[in-house]
Amino acid sequence: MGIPAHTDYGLLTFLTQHGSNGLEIFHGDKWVEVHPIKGAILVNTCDHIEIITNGKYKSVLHRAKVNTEKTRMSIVSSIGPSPDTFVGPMEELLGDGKEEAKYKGMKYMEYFDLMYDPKLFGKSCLEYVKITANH
Ligand SMILES: O=C(O)CCC(=O)C(=O)O
Ligand SMILES: [Fe+2]
Repeated sequence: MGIPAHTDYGLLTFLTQHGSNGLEIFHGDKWVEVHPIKGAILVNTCDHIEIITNGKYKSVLHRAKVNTEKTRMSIVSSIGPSPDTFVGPMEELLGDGKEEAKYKGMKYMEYFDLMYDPKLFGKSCLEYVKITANH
C-alpha cells in the first residue's frame, strides 16, 4: 500500500518524512526517490501554482511507498488561498493577453468540490480543468 501517484491541490505543500524512504517524484520520464534529509522540509509545487502560472510551473506528480520492515512517518502541510478566491491563470503571466489561458478558472472551493465529483471519471482534477481543443 502507500499513496498512489497524484498531484496535490493548493499552492505549495511542505513535507517531511521520517523512519524510512518512500516518497517518489516523477521527474523527466521516471520515478525518483526522495531521500529524507534530517531537519529538511521538502517543498512541492501544487495544482494551483500550475494553474496561476498557466503551466509554467508544474504540479509535482508524486507517490509514497511503504514496506513491511520499517515504520514510516510523514508530515504534510498544505497552503492555498481562502475558499472564495477565484483562481485562474494570472493576467500578468499571460504575456499581456497574448498567451491563451490553458486552465479553466474557478473559486478555490469549487475545485475542492470538483475533486470528488464523479464526472471526473478517474481523471485528475488538474487534467479536467485543462483547456483542450475538445473540452
Ligand atoms: O507520505 C508522503 O511522503 C506523501 C504524502 C502525500 O503525498 C500527501 O499527503 O499528499
Ligand atoms: Fe501528495
